Amino acid sequence: MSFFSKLRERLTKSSSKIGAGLDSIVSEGAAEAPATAAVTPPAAAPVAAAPAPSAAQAPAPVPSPAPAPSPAQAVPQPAPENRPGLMGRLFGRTEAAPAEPRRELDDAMLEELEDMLISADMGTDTALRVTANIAEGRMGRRISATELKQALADEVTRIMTPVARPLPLYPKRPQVVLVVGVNGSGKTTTIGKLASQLKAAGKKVVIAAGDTFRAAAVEQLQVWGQRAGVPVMVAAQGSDPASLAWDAMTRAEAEGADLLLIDTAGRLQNRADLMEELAKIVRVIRKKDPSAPHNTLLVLDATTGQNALSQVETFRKLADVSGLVMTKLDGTARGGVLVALADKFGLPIHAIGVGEQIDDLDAFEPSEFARALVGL
Ligand SMILES: Nc1nc2c(ncn2[C@@H]2O[C@H](COP(=O)(O)OP(=O)(O)OP(=O)(O)O)[C@@H](O)[C@H]2O)c(=O)[nH]1
Repeated sequence: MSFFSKLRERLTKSSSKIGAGLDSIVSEGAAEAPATAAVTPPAAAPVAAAPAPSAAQAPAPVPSPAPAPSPAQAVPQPAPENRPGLMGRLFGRTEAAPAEPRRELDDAMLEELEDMLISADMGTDTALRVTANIAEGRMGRRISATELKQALADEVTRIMTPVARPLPLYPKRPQVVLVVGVNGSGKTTTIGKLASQLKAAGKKVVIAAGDTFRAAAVEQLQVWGQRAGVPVMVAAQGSDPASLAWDAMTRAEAEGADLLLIDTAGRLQNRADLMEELAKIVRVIRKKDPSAPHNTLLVLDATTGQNALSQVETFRKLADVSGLVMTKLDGTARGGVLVALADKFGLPIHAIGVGEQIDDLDAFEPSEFARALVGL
């Protein structure tokens, strides 16, 4: 299965939330329209007078250009019989596609859109900006849910495109990649997936199990190392992670490894200790290579929603975060947080995790993500 059909399939919870939200904003508003029309003089009802949308005005593909529905028609009616009339049959026309409900884009609709985007974890600032951009040039026009989804997908793509950047690979050997993030965010799994991909690309990789306090974390990393076919350096439980990092650097250099991936602890409960631990790892590896670490990857769990934003803020204070990996995008309705992250921090999104298997880590592709997110 191609990645994007996988992504689409796995982002169903996000897309069904946002897609269904957009559908209901348009159809409920369209359903309310007749009551307004009944008390409003025709001249003051631009909705009723609106001409059929031209192809240029209606970029979304509507299978057969139906005449603009009147407000009353805008409510999706069960077709009495979904087959063409006599003339249609005579001239070989097939089924008439039911017209999509349309709703005039006004302040009330924008407010509903904004609320829906906030509830989909896009964050208030991003939701406001996105909504304002969608309004531009569309106010007063009657738009369908498909057009609204397309407009939102365009906005999301525009925000995400600058941050969609794969992990940069440098000629420097070993390229040191420090992996940070709270416990459970998916660091170990991501390191395993990344190691496997890098190895498949012909790179020689060494992993260092820097969370020396948790035996289970070390064991898990060893399992991932075996799966990926990559050596994992471990140290005695409770020993200094910085000295493990030193040993790992020594081995990576001696073996001519292309990359050294260093796992770290994620205990945010004691921030000062964690900060000192990370700082010490960096100090030690810089004695061997002043330009290291070459990347500091922050692994974030998409299911934490808005919490991911505060994790970025915290880890940027603890370490010089150079890029993000967002895990668990499968099976969450909180994919919108990625848009907020991109909009707020502009940090590169190197990869996304869409499952627990070794090949479930993929490059981030903005327009496909946007379409999957809005349910197109
Ligand atoms: N569905 C899904 N699960 C994931 C993904 N990435 C990681 N996980 C799961 O999330 C859980 C935590 O992942 P770990 O890799 O152990 O996270 P960690 O940050 O290393 O956590 P500690 O080992 O506690 O430090 C595991 O059960 C993983 O299988 C993903 O992209 N999708």
